[in-house]
Amino acid sequence: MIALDIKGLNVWFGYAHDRVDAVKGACLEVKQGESFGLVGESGSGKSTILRAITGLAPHWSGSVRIEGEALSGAKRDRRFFRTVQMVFQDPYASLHPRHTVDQVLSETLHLHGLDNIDKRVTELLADVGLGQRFRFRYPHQLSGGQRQRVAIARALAGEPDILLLDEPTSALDVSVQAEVLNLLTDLRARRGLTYLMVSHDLPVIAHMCDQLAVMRNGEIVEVMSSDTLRTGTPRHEYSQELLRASVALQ
Ligand SMILES: Nc1ncnc2c1ncn2[C@@H]1O[C@H](COP(=O)(O)OP(=O)(O)OP(=O)(O)O)[C@@H](O)[C@H]1O
Repeated sequence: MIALDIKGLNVWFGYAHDRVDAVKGACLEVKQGESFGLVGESGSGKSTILRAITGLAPHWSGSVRIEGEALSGAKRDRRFFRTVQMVFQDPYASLHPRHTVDQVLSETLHLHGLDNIDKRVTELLADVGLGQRFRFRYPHQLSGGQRQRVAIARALAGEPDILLLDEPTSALDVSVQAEVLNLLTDLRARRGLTYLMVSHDLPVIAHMCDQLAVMRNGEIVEVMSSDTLRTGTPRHEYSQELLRASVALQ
C-alpha cells in the first residue's frame, strides 16, 4: 500500500511581490513501512512539504493522498492526526514548560479519545526508553534527548501510521543524536511505521531511509535509493555536489 502519495505539490507563502514559491511541482511516493528522506540545502523547501501535509502551510495546490485519501485545504481533522503525526526539530520549543511529562502524554491520549490513560502513559514512556521516574518531571528537568523522547512519545500516543520527522536530532548534542535515531529506527520496525524525514545530514538519511529526494530551490531534482547515495552514484549533478560537500565535512 502507498502510505503517502504526493503529486505536483506547489506550496507558496505571501502574495504578489512578496510571494515565495517554496515548493514547486514536487512528486514522491512512500510505501507503507518505508522511510523516505528529504535532503537539500537550507531554504530548499524540505520542511515546507511536511508543513503542507500537516496543514501548517495553508496555500498549496496539487495532490496529497494519505493511505489513498486525498487531503484538501489546510484544516486537518482528528482522524488525520490519528494517522499522521509530526516531530519537530526543537524539543525545547515543542513542549509546554509548565506541563509535566505525565500531563503532556495524558492530555494527548484524551484528545485522541483513548482510555486506559494511566497504563498507556506507562507504556509510552517505556517505548521511548524513559523510565517511570521521568513521568512527573517538567521539561526543564530533562535533557534535550529526553525531551525529544517525550515529543516522540506524544507523537506515538494516538498510534499513528505515519511520522513526519523534521530534523528530529539536529538540535541535540552529537553524543545523543545516534541514540534518538536508533530509537526511531527501532520504533519503525516494532510498529510498522512509515517515515517522511527531513535532514540536512546525508549520512543520517543514508542510515535511516530506504529512499530519498534531493531538493533544490523548491524542486525535487532526483529521487534515489539510499544504496545509490551510499555507493556515491547519484545521477544528477546537484546531488553529486551535495554528496561531495557532505564527504568534505566528515
Ligand atoms: N511562513 C513562511 N513565510 C514566508 N516564507 C516562508 C515561510 N516558511 C518558509 N518560507 C520560505 O520557503 C522557502 C523554503 O523553506 P523551508 O523551511 O521549507 O526550507 P528547508 O529546506 O526546510 O530549509 P531548512 O533546512 O533551513 O529548514 C524558504 O525560502 C523560506 O524562506
